[in-house]
Amino acid sequence: TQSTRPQRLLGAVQKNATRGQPHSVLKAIDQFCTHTEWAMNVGDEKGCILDSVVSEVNPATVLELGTYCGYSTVRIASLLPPHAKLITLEFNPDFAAIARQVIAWAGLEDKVQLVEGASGDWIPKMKEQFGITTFDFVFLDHWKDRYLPDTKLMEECGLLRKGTVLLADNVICPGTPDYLEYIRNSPRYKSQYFKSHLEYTKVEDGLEKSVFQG
Ligand SMILES: O=C(NC/C=C/[C@H]1OC[C@H](O)[C@@H]1O)c1cc([N+](=O)[O-])cc(O)c1O
Ligand SMILES: [Mg+2]
Repeated sequence: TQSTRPQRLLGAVQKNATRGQPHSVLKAIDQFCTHTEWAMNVGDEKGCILDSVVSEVNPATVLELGTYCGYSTVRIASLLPPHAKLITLEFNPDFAAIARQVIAWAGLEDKVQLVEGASGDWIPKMKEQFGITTFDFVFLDHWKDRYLPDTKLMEECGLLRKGTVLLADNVICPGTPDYLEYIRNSPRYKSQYFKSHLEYTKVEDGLEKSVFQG
């Protein structure tokens, strides 16, 4: 039977990366996606911007929307201080199954809680289910038409505090026009655009960093 792209990506990690070494997992995925098969990971160019924002925030609580194969999960978790927690939501069970194995190969399972299901269902349950008061950092990388409704939902559920940083992938390609319009015109956020390229291509894309003003 045919393998799936996430299965082939996991195979490349198990073949080329060293257990317990997150950077080698990232390198294996980026090499696979550059030379063998494109996949929708944030990638190394936008990944460096992600690294700098995560390092600046030094978050104790992180929410990632859209795990896919766990590339950005590993990238973020590898930068977190001890005892920091990353919750990552993934709708697709097949992607989630692969991501669990990628995160485990990197040795980061103790910092990461992967939750399967729809973000719209889980965001209202974050406090009661995971003992979260507010998130310090949120990485948005899931369905592009869910960025705006889920941001409004996080506001309504009191999951954002003064200074919470939202970082959104793909605001140019595939694009999240309604989210950009809202976040750039809302007095409740201070936003900044980081120009880059769509992972593994020369196509323009970028990350939008937005700080909640409370
Ligand atoms: O759809 C993208 N990501 C969201 C995927 C969302 C969902 O796809 C199925 C699964 O449920 C997952 O949660 C995407 C697409 C491209 N792209 O170039 O098409 C590039 C990216 O960086 C992306 O994050
Ligand atoms: Mg993306």
